[in-house]
Amino acid sequence: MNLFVHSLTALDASYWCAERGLVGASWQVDVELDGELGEDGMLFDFGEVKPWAKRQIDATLDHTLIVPTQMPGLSVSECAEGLCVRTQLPWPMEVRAPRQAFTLLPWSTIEPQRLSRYLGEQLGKRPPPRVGEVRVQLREEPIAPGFGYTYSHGLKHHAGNCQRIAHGHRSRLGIWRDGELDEALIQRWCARLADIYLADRADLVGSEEDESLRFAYESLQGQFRIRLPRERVVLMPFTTTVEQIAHWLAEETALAHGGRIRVQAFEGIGKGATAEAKR
Ligand SMILES: Nc1nc2c(c(=O)[nH]1)N=C([C@H](O)[C@H](O)COP(=O)(O)OP(=O)(O)OP(=O)(O)O)CN2
Repeated sequence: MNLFVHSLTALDASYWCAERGLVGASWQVDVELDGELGEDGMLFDFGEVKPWAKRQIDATLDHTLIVPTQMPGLSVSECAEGLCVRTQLPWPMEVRAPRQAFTLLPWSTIEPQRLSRYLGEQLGKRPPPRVGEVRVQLREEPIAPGFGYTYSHGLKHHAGNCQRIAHGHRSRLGIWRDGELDEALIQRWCARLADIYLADRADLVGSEEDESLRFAYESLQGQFRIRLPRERVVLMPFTTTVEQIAHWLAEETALAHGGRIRVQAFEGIGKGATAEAKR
């Protein structure tokens, strides 16, 4: 017997890519279970599938930096913070953070199909009673090319896993100017925020004129540090919650283009914030 739950949860993470660098990602998680029916006529109560799977997804890939450890130019070593990941291609980055902030995979690239199989294997290690095999499908939300933005960030004040300094999201963006959807503005911002690191200026260590920018903070899970080229960073004058991102986008857009601007910024799939500004 086969049981499935589509869109069981969303998985938000960042991964390192030899072509794109630090990529913010969000996937819908579809889960399938194979096994035997119990006396109650069920394989596994739907009410229990979700918490069972979500608990394990949250404890593995979710909100981590997914690192392909076999990629040329990439190194992983121990450090005072926990682990230090250094990259070279396509640009140099260093992240130091507690171990739980990373998922290390002995691969040369991160591909959603392989990641889906990996997650299925992880869930299958502790299957519910009567369940033999677990399969997972990671699915991107359909977003027209040029109309989504893919950033990474960390929220030092967050009590949960969002405090991790390099996790990310792939999100829709909507911008209206004087009540009309403005596709050109959306595409311009999505291009600017593609594979970008959004940082709170308050976390900057050193000068923002440096070629490499360094950010550091301490949160409940430990010490976090990241260093990356200035051109891969957008500095914001506040913490990078989606409310502040929407507010910042609305203000910047109104300042540059005038009019009444409304921004709907998603953080991952199906949730976000709306902000307005007028000049
Ligand atoms: N009001 C806000 N709440 C949260 C924000 C935010 O910007 N505004 N941001 C975060 C984190 O950045 C986090 O990455 C969001 O992840 P999310 O998937 O929502 O977190 P959860 O794991 O708690 O939720 P799911 O049920 O797994 O979707 C957190 N909160």
